Amino acid sequence: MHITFYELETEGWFERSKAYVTIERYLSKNSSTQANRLKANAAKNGQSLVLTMDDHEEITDEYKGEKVWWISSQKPANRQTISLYREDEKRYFKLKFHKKNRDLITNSYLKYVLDEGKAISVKERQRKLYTNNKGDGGGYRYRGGRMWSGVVFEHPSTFDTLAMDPKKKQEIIDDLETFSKSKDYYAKIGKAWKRGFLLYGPPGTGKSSMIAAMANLLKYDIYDLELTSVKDNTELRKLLIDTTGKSIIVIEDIDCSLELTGQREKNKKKKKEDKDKNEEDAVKEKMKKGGEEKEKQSEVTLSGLLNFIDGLWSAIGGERLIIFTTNYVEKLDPALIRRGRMDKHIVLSYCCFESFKVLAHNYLDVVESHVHFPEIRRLLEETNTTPADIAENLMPKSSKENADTCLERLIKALEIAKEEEEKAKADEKDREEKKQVKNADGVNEKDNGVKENGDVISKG
Ligand SMILES: Nc1ncnc2c1ncn2[C@@H]1O[C@H](COP(=O)(O)OP(=O)(O)OP(=O)(O)O)[C@@H](O)[C@H]1O
Ligand SMILES: [Mg+2]
Repeated sequence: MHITFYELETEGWFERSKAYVTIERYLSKNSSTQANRLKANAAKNGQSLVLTMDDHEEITDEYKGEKVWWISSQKPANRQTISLYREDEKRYFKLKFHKKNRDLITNSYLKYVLDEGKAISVKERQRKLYTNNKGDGGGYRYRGGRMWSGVVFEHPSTFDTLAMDPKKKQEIIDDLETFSKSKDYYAKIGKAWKRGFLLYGPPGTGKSSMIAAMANLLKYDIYDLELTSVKDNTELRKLLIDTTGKSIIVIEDIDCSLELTGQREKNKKKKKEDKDKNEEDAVKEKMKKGGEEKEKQSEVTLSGLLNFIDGLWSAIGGERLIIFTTNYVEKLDPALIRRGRMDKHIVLSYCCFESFKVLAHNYLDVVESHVHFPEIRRLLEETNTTPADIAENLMPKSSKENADTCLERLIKALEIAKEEEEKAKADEKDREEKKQVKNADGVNEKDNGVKENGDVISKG
């Protein structure tokens, strides 16, 4: 039996048929080993090549123990008709198989070929990093009809380069891989195929790096959503609809990028005033960075954002991760981060010895048991240092520096950090004590005031 797949759609405009292109991708893996004459097509904007068999070549494939033949061929051009497309390109693939396999081929092999072909093209596509930043005029620049503008995503961070507790790392990798294979499972339990992650921890502990690592692991695109430049809830929904599947939607520093309107806003402000001064400064700094369009207040509300994450619209497209990052998890509204919205909470914290070992291996090729390791281990336990600080110290700054000098520099830096932390703690304690003494004095004075006989008890 034969089945023919033509390159050009026979109806409407002459476009390349999707089935043909997908089959071409699928056959590329067999073609490159079996065919003698190959054809090269550019992929990934010319950065790589897809090799397929040339016309009049034949290759074989096997499915569940049954053999099939694929032939690529060309139909002689019909000189009588006037075609807008080049006439001599009536190419097709012909699939040949035994009659007894009719059911197997039409019911399951063809579906398998299309699925595999699609998977290959997804894996080989050039991944993009998108953002919703507007043009100077304040309106969206519709690039090819889209609200997002994108560049090629080329961040080198992977889970191998990420320093964190190996057990936790493996757990996250397993979680992601299970998710990406669970299309049927999500359908079965009646849940949209998406998963929310909340990454939190102090600045410089690897939140952004982890997002890049996730995208690299799953081969997803990234949509980096800048909430402050979204006008209102409607626009937020439009942006959501305009994303594709196999993607990660990221909202960084969620605590600073969203000014919630209404009552919640007031509460938030009030709470903020009570917070530690340092913390507030850090937030302000970030707000300045993130929300330069402050005057044109974004009217996105909490409920708009909740709808964005798990409303009815969020199910379209499928296979999506939604990731929030924050430095202050306690500032977020509990509704925003409840399980089901943010399914997995990952805390990234100061550098422990296990994380340090990963960094030492990556930056200096130093493996287990270097003479300096015990001391570094002790210092890491006694200080709060971020992986970003450690990484900076480990990086050789000139060709003269080697692993030893870098590790020595790190030890020095850690010792200084330790001293500073101790000093800060001592100062804090001092202040606390002074405060207590002052309070105690206040109480005594009061007591004195109500003494009936007017005796004055000496203070101190
Ligand atoms: N866990 C880590 N593993 C490896 N490198 C790290 C890690 N954490 C930080 N770094 C290094 O420090 C730099 C800053 O890290 P990153 O941007 O991921 O921090 P962040 O947690 O996103 O900080 P912020 O909260 O300020 O956005 C990275 O470029 C990376 O080189
Ligand atoms: Mg970051």
